[in-house]
Parts: sequence; C-alpha cells; structure tokens
Amino acid sequence: MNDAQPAPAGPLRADEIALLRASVELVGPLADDMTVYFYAILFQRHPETRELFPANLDVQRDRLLRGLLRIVDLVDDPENLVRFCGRLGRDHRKFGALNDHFPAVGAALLDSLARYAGDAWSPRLADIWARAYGVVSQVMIQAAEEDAAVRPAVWQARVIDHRMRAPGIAEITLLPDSPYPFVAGQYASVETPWQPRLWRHYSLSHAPRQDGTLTFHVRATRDGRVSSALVHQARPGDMLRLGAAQGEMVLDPRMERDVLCVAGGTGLAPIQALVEQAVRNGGRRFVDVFVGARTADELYGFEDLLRLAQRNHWLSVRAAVSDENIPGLNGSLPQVLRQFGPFYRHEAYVSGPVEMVSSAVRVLLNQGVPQARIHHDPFDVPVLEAALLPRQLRREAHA
Ligand SMILES: NC(=O)C1=CN([C@@H]2O[C@H](COP(=O)(O)OP(=O)(O)OC[C@H]3O[C@@H](n4cnc5c(N)ncnc54)[C@H](O)[C@@H]3O)[C@@H](O)[C@H]2O)C=CC1
Repeated sequence: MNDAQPAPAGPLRADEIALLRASVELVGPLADDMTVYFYAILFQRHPETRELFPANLDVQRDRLLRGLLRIVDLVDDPENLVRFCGRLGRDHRKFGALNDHFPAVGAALLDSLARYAGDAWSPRLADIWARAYGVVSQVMIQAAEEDAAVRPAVWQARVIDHRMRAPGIAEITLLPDSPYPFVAGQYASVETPWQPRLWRHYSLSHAPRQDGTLTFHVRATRDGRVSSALVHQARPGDMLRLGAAQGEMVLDPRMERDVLCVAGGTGLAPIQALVEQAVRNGGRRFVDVFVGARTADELYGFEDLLRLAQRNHWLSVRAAVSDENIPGLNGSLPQVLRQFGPFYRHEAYVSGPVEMVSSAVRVLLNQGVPQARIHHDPFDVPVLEAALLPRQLRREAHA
C-alpha cells in the first residue's frame, strides 16, 4: 500500500468518534500482536526508520502504538489534544528529522488496524482514522517547527562530577555545551553512549545555576539499563545527550498558598529543586517537606534539607522510613501524610515511585485537596501523560 497522504483535517463528528473508539476497544486485547506487526511492516517498507529506535525495542514497542491508539481518546477534546500532541511533537525533535516519517507511520498504523480489526474494518473507518491521524501529525509537526525556531533539539553535556549519595544512588553533574533552559521542578530526557537512542527522564535537583551546570539523582535498578549505566559506568569526561526540559510540577510565583512537598527515594530531586526555588523567591509561604525512604541508609539528602530549615523559619522537613524500625517517623509516605494532614489549604507537590505518588494523591484527595492543586509528574512516559491517565481522572486534572 502507498503511504497515507495528508488527510483533510476537519473535526470528527460524534458518530465518527464513537466508531474510532469502538475500533480501539476491539483491537485493545490484540495490541501486543498488532504492535509487533506494526513495527515489522514499518521497518520492512522503510528500513531507514529502524535506526530511529533503540536496538532493543521491548519498551518502545509498548509505548509508540499505545500512545497512538490512546490519542484517540482526546479527539473530542481539542484543547488537550493540541496540548498533548504539541508536547509529543516537541519531545520528538530529539529523535532526529521525523517529519518525513509521519506518512510512513500513518500507513503502517492504518494497515495494522485494518488487519487486527478484521471484519469491523471498513473504508469509512479507514477514512476516519486517516483524518484523526492527519490532525495529530499536523499538530505535532507544527509544534516541532515552532520549537526548532527557539532552541536546539539536543544538548551535548559532559559529566563533570559523579558521586554516590546512598547505596545504588548517584548524584551526577553535567556541563551542557550551551545554556540549557529549565525551571525548578522540571525533568530532562537523557541518552547515554552505552544505550544509544534509549532515552530516560530524570528530574533536575536544583534551581537554575549561574554556572549552567545540571545535577540529577539516579538510582540503579535491576532492569534499568540507562540508570544502571549512569550509576555504575558514567565517569567525569563522559558525554551524554539531553532533550529539552519538560514538566509542569513547578512553583507558580504568584501563588500565595502554603506548600506541601512529598518526596520518595530519588523523587527527592525535583522537591529539592522546588525548595531551592522557594528560598530564592524569598520564602513567602510555609513549606512542609516529607522525605521518605525504605531504609535509613537510603535516606540521602535529608541532612541538607534540615540545614536549610534551620536557616529558614518557613521551612519544615520530616523524614520517614518504611521498611525498617528506627527512632523517628515510620511508615510509607502516604501513611505518614494521613497522620499529619489535613493539607486541604496547601498546594501539594508529590514525587517518587508511581505507586507511592498515586496513593499519596488518593490520601490528599480524601483530605479535601482539590485535584488541580496536587502536582506530580506524569506516570510512566511523560509524553504519554494523557494517554495513561484514566479518562475521568484526566478530566478532573484539567478541570
Ligand atoms: N519527578 C518525579 O516524580 C520523580 C520520580 N522518580 C521516581 O521515583 C522512584 C524512586 O524510586 P526509589 O528511590 O527506588 O524509591 P523507593 O522504592 O526506595 O521508595 C521511596 C519511598 O516511597 C515509598 N513507597 C515505595 N513504594 C510504595 C508503595 N507502593 N506505596 C506507598 N509508598 C511506597 C517508600 O515507603 C519510601 O518512603 C523511581 O521510580 C523514579 O522513577 C524519581 C525522580 C523524580
């Protein structure tokens, strides 16, 4: 089949959206097989696209098609569709010149859907899918072009410091080749020379610095190839690549509410950045920080925050350990929040393992904190934020 031509980008009608959703439901249970098929035909028809992806496709497999399919969920929500696809487009710049590949991906997607939807596939459904894909790719391309006018797609950054902060947790400092714009609380995507084209996201652990250096906290995990390489292999002098900073877990300087910060494990990084920013802003509101770790050994960074609290009356810092019985606070962060709340007057920032973040969010919602005042980074792949959140939750989040 020829590559899909750009489809006329008219809004889809309600009956067309219903058909689109029904087809996603239909292929949902077959998504794994369909994904394998999708990549197979994409690489067969366009071998040059293979080198855009990491050598091991396992994670990517899961991501790309899932993202494409779930974007469908946003087709009747233009504002969030544009926001989501715009971010996707900007984020894709780091992968290289992609504009030429949109038609190829679109064609592979439609052919995969046609095969796995079976009898339910029809020329009408194909037309609806082509139009939906046309809208998405137009928004992505436009966002990428606008972004290209103002900043590079990637930054080369040299490792200038590497130190272990706790067992398996390294603090890594980089010097980028040109100024790297970001706001305290944001994260960067990082590619290492050891796992080419495998990008992972790490939060910066500080507010922007005069000398332009950037610091990340990284924990080596058993399955985390990039994290393990960063902790165990990276040394001063090594070169990494960075994609643009992203993330909306930032302080609004106009906001007057007190702040609650909840940091689990290496989730401390963005919280430390927010606290540093609050100091710079002049400490105009009270900030309560809860830092959690499984064991006392893993509770790194707490002493630094305590020292900061001694100098700033508006800052209070508490630590809790969940898997060890030691003097002080015991329990997981969500358990501890239950003891200390309610925080319904606060603006809340939560960072750490996904399960911890989602259960802390539930505790805060139960305490009456409105969803809009609970800030956390997207679960899993940041660019798939909207895709991974259940529809209802997302609506509430943007309400
Ligand atoms: N911006 C963000 O949201 C950031 C998120 N992270 C993520 O944070 C995580 C940090 O992992 P580790 O340091 O290994 O944390 P960890 O597994 O050592 O746990 C840290 C804290 O979270 C609590 N916790 C862990 N699992 C929980 C669960 N199921 N329910 C309730 N509480 C739970 C623990 O009790 C402990 O207080 C990584 O997944 C990393 O991707 C890291 C940096 C920034």
